[in-house]
Amino acid sequence: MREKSIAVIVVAAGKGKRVNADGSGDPKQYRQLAGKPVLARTINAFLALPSITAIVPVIHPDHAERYATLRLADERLLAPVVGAATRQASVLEGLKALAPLRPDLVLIQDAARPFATTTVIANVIAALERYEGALPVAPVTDTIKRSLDGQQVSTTEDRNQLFAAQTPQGFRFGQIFSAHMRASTIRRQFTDDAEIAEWAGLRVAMVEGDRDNIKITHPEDFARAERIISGDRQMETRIGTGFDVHPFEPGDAVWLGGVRIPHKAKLRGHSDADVALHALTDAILGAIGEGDIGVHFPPSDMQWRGAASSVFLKHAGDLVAKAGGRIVNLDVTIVCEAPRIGPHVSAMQGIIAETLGIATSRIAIKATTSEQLGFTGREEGIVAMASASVEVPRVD
Ligand SMILES: Nc1ccn([C@@H]2O[C@H](COP(=O)(O)OP(=O)(O)OP(=O)(O)O)[C@@H](O)[C@H]2O)c(=O)n1
Ligand SMILES: C[C@](O)(CO)[C@H](O)COP(=O)(O)O
Repeated sequence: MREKSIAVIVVAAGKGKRVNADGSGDPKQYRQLAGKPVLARTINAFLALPSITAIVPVIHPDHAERYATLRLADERLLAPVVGAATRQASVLEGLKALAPLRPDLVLIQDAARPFATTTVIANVIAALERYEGALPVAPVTDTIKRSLDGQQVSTTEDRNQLFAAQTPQGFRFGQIFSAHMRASTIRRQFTDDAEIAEWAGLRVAMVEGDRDNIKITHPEDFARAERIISGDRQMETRIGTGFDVHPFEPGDAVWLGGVRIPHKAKLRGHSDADVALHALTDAILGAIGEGDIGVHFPPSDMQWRGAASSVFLKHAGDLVAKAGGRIVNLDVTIVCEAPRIGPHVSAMQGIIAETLGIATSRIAIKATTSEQLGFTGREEGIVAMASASVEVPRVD
C-alpha cells in the first residue's frame, strides 16, 4: 500500500505582540532559544521525521529577511508563503499553497510551539487512521472558574471534562481545506483548526500531548522554554573527534578555518583543502554517528571540486539540528610550522560561528608547531585535530 503523504503548515505570520508589546525587539518566532531561533526549532522538529513529505512556513510579509537568516535547507521545505491578519487566515494561506501537492494528511503547527515531540506528532498521525481530525491535549490541572464580569465567580467548571489544546493538529487535507474555505466566508473567528473541523462536522480525536509542548505567548514563557531545554532529561551529550591532513603544493595561500591566509604554498585537496574545517566537520559527524565527510561529500563527486569547506561544515551542523540537537562546543588544533595561525583565530571563530549559527565562545581554535619534527615539521603539509561536543535527544 502507498505510504500516505503528510504535509505540515507552520504558521509564523503573527507579530507576537504579547511578548513584544512595543514592537522594538525581534518577533518571538525569530528570537533565540538556547542558541537557536524558535522557528528553526519548530521546523526542525518536523524535518527530523522522514515520514513528513513537505513543510510550508507561513510568514509575516515584513519577515522575509529574518526568515532567510534561518538558513534552513531541506528539499521538503517549501518556499515560505505570506500569511494574513489572523492565525485562521494564515492557515488558509498555507492550505492554498499545499493544494497543488494534494497531500493525504496535513499537520498544522504554531511556530510558537518549539517543543512538538516525535511522540506527540506520531500520536496525531496515528489517530488520523480512524478520525478525520486529531489534536494533542493536556488535561487541565487548575480548577477552572467561569466569571461573567471578570470579578466575581459565576460557576466552577468540571475540570475532568476540560483539556488544553496544543498543536500540531492533523487532518485529512481535502476535508480541512474545504472546512477552512467555508469558515473564511463567515464572520466568526476560530482560535484553532480543530474548532473549524468540529464546526464542519468532522470527528476530531484527542490524543496525548505533552506538558512541555507550550506555546510561547508571554515574555516569561522564554525563561520556561529555556528551562525545558536545559532540564530536558531526554537529552544526552555526545563527543566526536576529527583528524585531517593535507599536503602542500605550489601556490600562494592556504584556506584554514574558512579564512584565506597568504602563504608560500597552498594545500592540495579536492575541495579548498581546509584541514581545520574538515576536522571539525568530521568531529561533528562523529558525535552524531553520521559517518565522515567522505560519505557525505565523496571526492569522486565533481561538484565538490574546489568547494568552500564551510558547505561541509554547515551540512554537519544541519544534521545536528535535524536530529533535534545542538552543538555545545568545538575545539580544533592546527599543527604547522607556518603560516602563523594566531592573528587569524578570531576571523576563523567568526566564520565558523556564522556557518553553524552558534556563539564564538563555543569555538576554540589552537595552533602548535611540531618542533620541526615529522612531515609538518618539514613543512610538507598541515594537520588538524578537532573534537565536538553535541547534545542530542537520547535514543535508547
Ligand atoms: N496573523 C497571524 C497570527 C498568528 N499566527 C501564528 O499563529 C501562532 C499562534 O499565535 P500566537 O501565539 O497568538 O502568536 P501571535 O499572534 O504572534 O502573538 P500575539 O497574539 O501575542 O500577537 C503563532 O505561531 C503565530 O505566528 C499567524 O501565522 N498569523
Ligand atoms: C492553536 C492554539 O495554539 C491551540 O491552543 C491556540 O488556539 C492559538 O491561539 P492564539 O489565539 O493564536 O494564541
